[in-house]
This record gives sequence, structure tokens and C-alpha cells, in this order.
Amino acid sequence: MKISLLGYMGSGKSTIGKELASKLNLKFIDLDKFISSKHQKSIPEIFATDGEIKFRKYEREALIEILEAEENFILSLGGGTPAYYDNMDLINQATHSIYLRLTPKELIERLRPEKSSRPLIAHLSDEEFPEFIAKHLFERRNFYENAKSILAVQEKSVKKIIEEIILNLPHPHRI
Ligand SMILES: Nc1ncnc2c1ncn2[C@@H]1O[C@H](COP(=O)(O)OP(=O)(O)O)[C@@H](O)[C@H]1O
Ligand SMILES: O=C(O)C1=C[C@@H](OP(=O)(O)O)[C@@H](O)[C@H](O)C1
Ligand SMILES: [Mg+2]
Repeated sequence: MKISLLGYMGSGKSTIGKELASKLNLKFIDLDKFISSKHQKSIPEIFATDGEIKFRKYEREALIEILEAEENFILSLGGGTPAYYDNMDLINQATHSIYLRLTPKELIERLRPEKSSRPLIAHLSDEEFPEFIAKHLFERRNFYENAKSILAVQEKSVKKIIEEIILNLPHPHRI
């Protein structure tokens, strides 16, 4: 079984992916962590030293490497992965893709204390931040909505989200 989780920064991809993998006894791969360990740099360091364009290239290469090498996994993508190259086509060809959909309001609340770890939003002032998230999500949604399955995650616990994902897995993966 190959499952990928996608959605905006802060939607819970990394958190849900890790828990879901442990529940389904599958290998967990976080695309950002994979890129970091491959390049021996944190994501903010890659953005600062190599720039976003190179990051997108590394992200694309890592995605292909994982999709070609691995048989069974839960893959948590980065928020931007579906929006570059034809990544979304590759993701849908190889995996059951799930969009974790969250409202701008909740994303803003969640991301506010965690902004500094995310280079695309780290520099934004308190005034700029909410408007940036709303606009950026509006652009990204077009890519996310190509996922095979869409799950609204607002006001749901991690446990509940995992239960719903498992219930909605395509047959014969349901357990
Ligand atoms: N269902 C949830 N309810 C409340 N907080 C959550 C939930 N899922 C994730 N979080 C929190 O939201 C933040 C962002 O989660 P993370 O997994 O890093 O998102 P992503 O990988 O999509 O950017 C983290 O602090 C995480 O603990
Ligand atoms: O949305 C984006 O373009 C990004 C999201 C991040 O991942 P998370 O969605 O896990 O924060 C990370 O890949 C990088 O900072 C760029
Ligand atoms: Mg993440």
C-alpha cells in the first residue's frame, strides 16, 4: 500500500503520516526529512544557501527516488510538492493521495507559533501573515484538489483523522 498525504503547511501531513504509519505498520517517509538527510542540511538552510528553485529540484528528485524504490509506505509531502513540475501526476500514478483540507483561519492559528521553521513564511510580519496564507492557499488549492481523496480535518483530533483515513481507504486496503 502506498499512501501520500498532501495539503498546505500546517495541515498536519507530518504528524498524521507518522501516526498513520505506526497504526498500519507501514514505513513512514517525510519528504522534507528525506531531502534534509540527503543534502545534509535543514530545509531553512537549503532555502538560504541554495534558494527555492534548487529546493524544488531536490524535492522533485527525492519524490521520484522514493516512488521508484519503495513498495509500501506512508509519504508525507511538503506543502508545495504538488504545485511544481508534474509532481501531482506522479503522486497520483503511484499512490493513493489524500488532501488534508483545513480552513485558512485554522492554518493561521496553527502556523503562527511555528512560522520560523518554514522559510516561505518566516519573514512575514504579523500584519502580512494572515493575508499571505489566504492568498497562497487559494493558489495551492487548485493542485491539492487533484488528490484522489479529500479529507476535511478542521476540529478533528489526530486519532479521529486517522480513523477516517483508514475507513475511507480503497478496498482491499481497508482494515
Ligand atoms: N489534528 C490536529 N489537531 C491539532 N493540531 C494538529 C493536528 N494535526 C497536526 N497538528 C499540529 O499542527 C502543527 C503542524 O503540523 P505538521 O504535521 O507539522 O503539518 P505539516 O507537515 O502539514 O506542515 C503541529 O504543531 C502539529 O502538532
Ligand atoms: O509549502 C511549501 O512550499 C513548503 C512546505 C514545507 O513543508 P510542510 O508543508 O510540511 O510545512 C517545506 O517543504 C518547505 O518549507 C516548503
Ligand atoms: Mg511537514
